[in-house]
Amino acid sequence: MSGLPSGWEERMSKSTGKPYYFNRATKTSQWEMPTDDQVRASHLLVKHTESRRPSSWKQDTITRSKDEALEIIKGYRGRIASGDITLQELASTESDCSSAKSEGDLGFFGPGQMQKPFEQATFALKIGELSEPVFTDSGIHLILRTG
Ligand SMILES: Cn1nc(-c2ccccc2)cc1C(=O)N[C@H](Cc1nc2ccccc2[nH]1)C(=O)O
Repeated sequence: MSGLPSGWEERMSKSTGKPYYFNRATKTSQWEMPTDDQVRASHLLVKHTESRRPSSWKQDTITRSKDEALEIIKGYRGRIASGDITLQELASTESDCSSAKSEGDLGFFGPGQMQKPFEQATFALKIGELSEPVFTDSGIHLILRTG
């Protein structure tokens, strides 16, 4: 891909006079020219009492258990897989992530930007494919890879 992936900038090393690359999101730098290994995904998050932040735009204090959250996510997955409703429609009203306001769309992201289980699950999906339930410190997700 021509040019630098979004969020990166080329800098000049004063000591070696060689260019290096700085990622504004992770505040990390590297000598290698970054490749654009970005993916795009939408997701639906159901939080539970063990979530890192057991609160959301929907509910000030999340009181459901992890087991209850998994049953809810499995029900949502069945409805999406059967074509009854889209992930985006369901995320808009049901996701405990603030991305609900963008139908669950997280935009493009590359390695090192999202929690590892989420990143690994998304990179393993083909475009258009829906994940199985994915567990992160935030809760339980359904992921649809869109780009
Ligand atoms: C990663 N991210 N993007 C948005 C977002 C995107 C588009 C529009 C508005 C918010 C919100 C978040 C976020 O971390 N939200 C957290 C929940 C959460 N944890 C995640 C872990 C991995 C991927 C998405 C995730 N979302 C929250 O609201 O408590």
